[in-house]
Amino acid sequence: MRYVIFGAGAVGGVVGGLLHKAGIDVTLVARGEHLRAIQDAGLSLDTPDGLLTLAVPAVEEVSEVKWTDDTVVLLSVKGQQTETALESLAAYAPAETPVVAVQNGVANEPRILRRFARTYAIHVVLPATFLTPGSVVQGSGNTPGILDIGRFPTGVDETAAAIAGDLVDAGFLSEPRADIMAWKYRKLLNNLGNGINAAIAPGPSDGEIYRRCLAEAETVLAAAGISVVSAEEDRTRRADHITERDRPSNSSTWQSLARGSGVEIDYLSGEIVLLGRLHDVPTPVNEAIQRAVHEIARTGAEPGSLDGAEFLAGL
Ligand SMILES: NC(=O)C1=CN([C@@H]2O[C@H](COP(=O)(O)OP(=O)(O)OC[C@H]3O[C@@H](n4cnc5c(N)ncnc54)[C@H](OP(=O)(O)O)[C@@H]3O)[C@@H](O)[C@H]2O)C=CC1
Ligand SMILES: CC(C)(CO)C(=O)C(=O)O
Repeated sequence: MRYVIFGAGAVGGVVGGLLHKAGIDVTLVARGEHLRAIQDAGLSLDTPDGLLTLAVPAVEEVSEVKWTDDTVVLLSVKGQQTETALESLAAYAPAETPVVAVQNGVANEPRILRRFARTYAIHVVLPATFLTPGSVVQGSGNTPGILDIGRFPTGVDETAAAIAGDLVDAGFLSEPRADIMAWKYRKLLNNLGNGINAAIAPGPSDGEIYRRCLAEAETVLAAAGISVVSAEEDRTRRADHITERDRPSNSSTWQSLARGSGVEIDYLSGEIVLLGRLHDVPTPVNEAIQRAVHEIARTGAEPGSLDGAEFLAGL
């Protein structure tokens, strides 16, 4: 299997870097200063075992990729960047190419399926940081990530099993799972913390804000009749595989704000807001977080700088 990693940032950098290190054929699709840094000096991957410099091939355009029957796309751009990525993939990748959403949220897979019949979903449990061009940081001090995979909307097949096998060879945990979207909905609940981390200064109100976002989301998902794996099943799967390294990392949404590269919040907290509107369930706290993150992106204010108590008082 050959892999095109479309979006070589935090997640794509760690996944692509470790697949390449395992001797698997990888091409990164990147852009701007990040692409130039990788092409000039290799991808710098900060791991608990030391700093790796990996000469991973990197291109700017998918037209530069040599497409073969065994090429798989791992799509690891942010949710708001998916449409543009698919536009260029659909222009050059053969229609039967398997395309895997290695992304948070639950809105990427249906968009991929409109363009590519062989759509797969990965439940991404892989903390990573990308703030400096050319350089990505593995956030877990132990196993780099848990990347269970299934076919979208449900099922598993030989391709899912083969991708899981390659990911395991690269050091990840990965199992094929027929109900992968139920796991991704559980992750969506975890990711309601992303907007809080991106908007609110760390403090005593964080827990209360998250509890209120979560309660809204659980009501919404129940009203919509959506299957979600239990928190207990998720904890059991994670066990103690993913550990924090020396420093706690900020969420991927915080990182986007810090890099000034747009925000995914409409597909995280905003997914709950959308479902709430569709099923007539109020979601005021998720909506306020969504608006706060957009406001920071628009004004360029410091990420994570709002006062939590004031935010709660303003609801
Ligand atoms: N970071 C984390 O810890 C985790 C992230 N996730 C999820 O994984 C997904 C990816 O997140 P993450 O890795 O953090 O995102 P990043 O922003 O770090 O990486 C995405 C990369 O894709 C690039 N990109 C976007 N569009 C294009 C394009 N058209 N051509 C070339 N390059 C492009 C971006 O460039 P540019 O910067 O110029 O926009 C960026 O370098 C998201 O859904 C996120 O929620 C899941 C678990 C953990
Ligand atoms: C690693 C984690 C859970 C942190 O919120 C994440 O998924 C993200 O940053 O997007």
